[in-house]
Amino acid sequence: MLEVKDLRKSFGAAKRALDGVSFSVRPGEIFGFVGANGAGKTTTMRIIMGVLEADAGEVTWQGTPIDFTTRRRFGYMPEERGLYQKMRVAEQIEYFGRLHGLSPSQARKAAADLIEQLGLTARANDAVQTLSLGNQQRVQLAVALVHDPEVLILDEPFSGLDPLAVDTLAEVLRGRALGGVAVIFSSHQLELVERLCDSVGIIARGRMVATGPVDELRAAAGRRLRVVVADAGPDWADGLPGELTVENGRQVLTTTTKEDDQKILRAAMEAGQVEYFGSEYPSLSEIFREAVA
Ligand SMILES: Nc1ncnc2c1ncn2[C@@H]1O[C@H](COP(=O)(O)OP(=O)(O)OP(=O)(O)O)[C@@H](O)[C@H]1O
Repeated sequence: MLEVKDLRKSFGAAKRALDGVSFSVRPGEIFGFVGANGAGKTTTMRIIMGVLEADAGEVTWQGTPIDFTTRRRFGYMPEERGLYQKMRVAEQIEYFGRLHGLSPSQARKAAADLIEQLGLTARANDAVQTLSLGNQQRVQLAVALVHDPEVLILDEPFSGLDPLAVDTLAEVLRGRALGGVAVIFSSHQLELVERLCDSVGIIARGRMVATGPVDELRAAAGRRLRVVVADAGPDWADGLPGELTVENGRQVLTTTTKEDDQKILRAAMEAGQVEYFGSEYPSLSEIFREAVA
């Protein structure tokens, strides 16, 4: 298990970036790390990878504090992507494989497999600088995966990818997790995180405000009533409990109240056409908004 225990980090006297960050990720688990800009995700991942030193706290893998040797068995996709722009794609992936201790033939084989899996076959002999940003990102991922790491730490691996590339990458991560890899990735794409992850951690201002399987977080937040009304005036819900938003031109009332549901239904029917009336658990996106508010 990868355990992150009570990490603290300040940049100078005034800037406290991490204020007690703890979570754990089991082998085979995909952990989505979410939080607003500046919440502390990159700082946490840099500390796990030894790029930054924590002021306090500890990171262990399989019960042992991680050091240089352990980290060689980790794969990392840093926020500041680091590829050699003039090197060809296949050459680059092989090169990183060699840096991680693979033999020339192992590196060649691993690079060829990843090039195929990540849909880079047509670009294998092109210099990285001639690739689109999305394709460079695929190469960056290949570099993180080439040595068959036990742990994957990926800083916003999905940002800037087209929907098909998102699916490819999600499949690759699922495959690695099925093979027993502990996967941590940060993302602002909450629907994707909800779909892909076994568990999530929500960080706000340097503190973890929620961690656990998405289903458990949703169940803990409780069911809420959701009413969607078309053609209603903006003040139809005045005096009713809950929060009113507009989605695709429809008025949407969301409330945790259980007592007033019939009253709300009557008001909605009088106000316009009721397109949906039901109780459901909140999405990760709603949980996130409430947790970081
Ligand atoms: N080298 C640094 N010097 C000073 N402050 C820093 C440094 N690195 C990070 N910070 C600050 O630490 C806080 C956490 O930043 P971090 O990059 O970890 O956030 P993040 O959650 O990854 O954000 P984003 O989603 O925008 O990538 C921010 O307030 C940031 O300004």
